[in-house]
Amino acid sequence: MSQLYDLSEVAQQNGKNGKPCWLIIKGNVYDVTKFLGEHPGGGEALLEYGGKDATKAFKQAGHSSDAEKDLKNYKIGEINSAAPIQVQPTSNGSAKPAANTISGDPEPAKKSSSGFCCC
Ligand code: HEM
Repeated sequence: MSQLYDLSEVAQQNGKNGKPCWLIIKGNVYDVTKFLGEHPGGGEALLEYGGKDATKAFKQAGHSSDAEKDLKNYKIGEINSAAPIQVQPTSNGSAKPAANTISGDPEPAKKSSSGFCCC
């Protein structure tokens, strides 16, 4: 039901250059753009966490249960925790030739044990 956002998407809404100011608190995404001028703790405190996870800061500020309830007024969605971490499989391909070169090394050692080659 809830709109899902990627971390990178939220990071762009940092309240700078006329952009909206979004925050993440406990996995939820909040648009506090209209709250900047009303926040009792000041707009700066919110802007500092624009586009970022403000869960710890929100807790540390010792907000009341009223403030907790207030959160829902600004909620616009949740963080998409299922967002894939991009892993490129290309490194697998380069691993094989490297292993082959190492396995060809032991042969020269056998030749030196013959004793006839150098006189
Ligand atoms: C959507 C997010 C937030 C909401 C709805 C919110 C709401 C409130 C409310 C209602 C108060 C008044 C006191 C209270 O009832 O606890 C308050 C105070 C305060 N808030 Fe927030 N807040 C939010 C985010 C933050 C963040 C991210 C910080 C980070 C530093 C912060 C820092 C503070 C501080 C320092 C005060 C105390 C101000 C004072 O007593 O002088 N708040 N906030």
